[in-house]
Amino acid sequence: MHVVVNAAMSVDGKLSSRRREQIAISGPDDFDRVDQLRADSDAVMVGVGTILADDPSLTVDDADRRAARADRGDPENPARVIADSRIRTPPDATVLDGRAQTYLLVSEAAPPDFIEEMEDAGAYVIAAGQDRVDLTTTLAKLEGDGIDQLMVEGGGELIFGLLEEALVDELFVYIGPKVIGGRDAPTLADGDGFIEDFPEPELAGVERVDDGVVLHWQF
Ligand SMILES: NC(=O)C1=CN([C@@H]2O[C@H](COP(=O)(O)OP(=O)(O)OC[C@H]3O[C@@H](n4cnc5c(N)ncnc54)[C@H](OP(=O)(O)O)[C@@H]3O)[C@@H](O)[C@H]2O)C=CC1
Ligand SMILES: Nc1nc(O)c(N)c(N[C@@H]2O[C@H](COP(=O)(O)O)[C@@H](O)[C@H]2O)n1
Repeated sequence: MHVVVNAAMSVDGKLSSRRREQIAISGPDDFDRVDQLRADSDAVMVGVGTILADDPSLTVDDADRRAARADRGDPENPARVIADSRIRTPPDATVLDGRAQTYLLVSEAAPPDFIEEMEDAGAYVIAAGQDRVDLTTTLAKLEGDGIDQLMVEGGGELIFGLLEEALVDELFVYIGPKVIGGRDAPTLADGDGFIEDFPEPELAGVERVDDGVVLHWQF
């Protein structure tokens, strides 16, 4: 499986404010670049923190891109993948609207009645990990289901979890013209953070987009 992370951050490295509400950091051209990345992927993944904060659709906006996917025999939209250890995803979340296949990655601690509720809502549940989703095992299971190209859109907790398990191949970061600040605002990689053996990706590209810049890193 090839894992590509994409996120937009402020000048000072924040994905959102301390209120953890969705903030448009990207401009129109960057959102269009992200839409193409989604269209090129078999699945788009976020953590449950992003589901609760943003209630995203994670679908492809552009009709021509959806048609191109259908022409090559793929579903119009990539699958959606949520890392959600104990099932905090609300049953009326937009990712359960049936517009794409939705996988819920859960841990062994997920309550069985919540699993049943999610399955009734149309989700395909994959369980691994005692208290928290075992990302290595669940991503291998997704690969077994035909997901070769996985795009991850955040947030910072999930991105750190993937970096910690050396599961990230590429990272695109849009840095937009905003300063958000705040010690409790989410950053690109949160979690516990590294104290040694810091991942050291190679810079593969720099491109000016809208009023900011996209950095492309390879691991
Ligand atoms: N600017 C941008 O590009 C983006 C911004 N955002 C913003 O980021 C914020 C949300 O980010 P954040 O709070 O970090 O949430 P995340 O979306 O990263 O979700 C984190 C949650 O995922 C669950 N999870 C399950 N397994 C794992 C694992 N192995 N490793 C890590 N996490 C795991 C955990 O919850 P549990 O233990 O319950 O399973 C964890 O709390 C919002 O403000 C949103 O608007 C989000 C995406 C992109
Ligand atoms: N690329 C990008 N730029 C920003 O400025 C953002 N705030 C985000 N957020 C991500 O996009 C998701 C919204 O998806 P839908 O349009 O609802 O499908 C959101 O959940 C974040 O992952 N991304």
